[in-house]
Amino acid sequence: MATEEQQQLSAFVKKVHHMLRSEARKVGVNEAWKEHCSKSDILQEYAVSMQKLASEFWEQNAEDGSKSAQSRIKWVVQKCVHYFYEGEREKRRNKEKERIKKIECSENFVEGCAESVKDLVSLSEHLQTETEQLKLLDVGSCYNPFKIYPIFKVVPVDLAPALPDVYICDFLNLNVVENAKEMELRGTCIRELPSNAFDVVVFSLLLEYFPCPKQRYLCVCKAYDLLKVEGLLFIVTPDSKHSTANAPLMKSWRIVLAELGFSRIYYEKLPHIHCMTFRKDINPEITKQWASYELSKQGKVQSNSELNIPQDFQEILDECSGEMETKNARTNYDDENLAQMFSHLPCDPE
Ligand SMILES: C[S@@+](CC[C@H](N)C(=O)[O-])C[C@H]1O[C@@H](n2cnc3c(N)ncnc32)[C@H](O)[C@@H]1O
Repeated sequence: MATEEQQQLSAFVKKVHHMLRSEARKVGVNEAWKEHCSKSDILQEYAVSMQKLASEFWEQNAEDGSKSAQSRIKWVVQKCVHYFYEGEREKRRNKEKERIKKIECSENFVEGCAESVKDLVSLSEHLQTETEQLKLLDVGSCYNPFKIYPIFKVVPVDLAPALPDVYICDFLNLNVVENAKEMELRGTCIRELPSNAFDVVVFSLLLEYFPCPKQRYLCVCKAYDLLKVEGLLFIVTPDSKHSTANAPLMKSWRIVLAELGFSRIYYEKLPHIHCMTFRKDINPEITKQWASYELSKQGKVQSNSELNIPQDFQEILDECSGEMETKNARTNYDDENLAQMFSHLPCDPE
């Protein structure tokens, strides 16, 4: 059972999401985003509410074995240990090498590709021997939940941090710098980061914050550039429905990410969330081929390069006018799904 305080906090978080979506429809996405980022009081209250919800209610309940939902943070940590320290990365690499060999033998193989693939394989084998901490970029970190795990060297960033050790950064406007030598972090803000610098990028409950599917797509493109070859992108997204209810949407995400060169290596539907892990493959052509095969089954050549969530297709009751807005409007999902997620995660569903 969610307490009254928990319900109040989650109601505030939902209201902020709702306001942003509503504004985006009225004045356009870019204008709404600019306006949203200037509301420092609201952003700060959101940060405090979110931190309290996550660290006082959700994590506490996840500790209790009798509750059904699991911690999304622990899920990410467990998968990182499995992949980087328990041999999964090597298994995936070998599998990929086999696939690359098959492609090399096939008629469609593009000449010149073989050398670059070999270079990348030896590069990643070299990286594997490094026993440093994993460099983890936590986007929308809020309260830096990964800092307690010594396997990570965390760079936590947020539009409006709840804690001073989280860097202020609007990820949508972050500049990814190619061929930068060192990652120099000074001050409290981050405006640019080097490409190919991170082992892990985490989007935990981040993407649904954005009112527009193109903004979500921009985020995964940036994650791709920031990750090292064989690095992992974790996406945790809320959904309190049955595991198959939004399966087509999750499949469409998988295809869009495959077109970029990501292969999905872990997936789990927990009671209120989808947990997904995407690997930046050594050779993006393999996942691109898979994506184009899947799209051809749907009679398409290319995806729309968007990451949709259920509320993109639903109607929403405008709180001010009481009127129903249509097309790309939001969201009963917020009232039903997100409401459940924020109220209960990871409490036992009643
Ligand atoms: C629902 S909270 C999730 C917090 C945390 N990741 C977790 O799993 O508990 C979403 C966070 O994303 C942050 N955020 C939203 N847009 C962002 C952006 N463009 N750049 C960085 N952070 C952003 C918000 O400020 C908020 O703290």
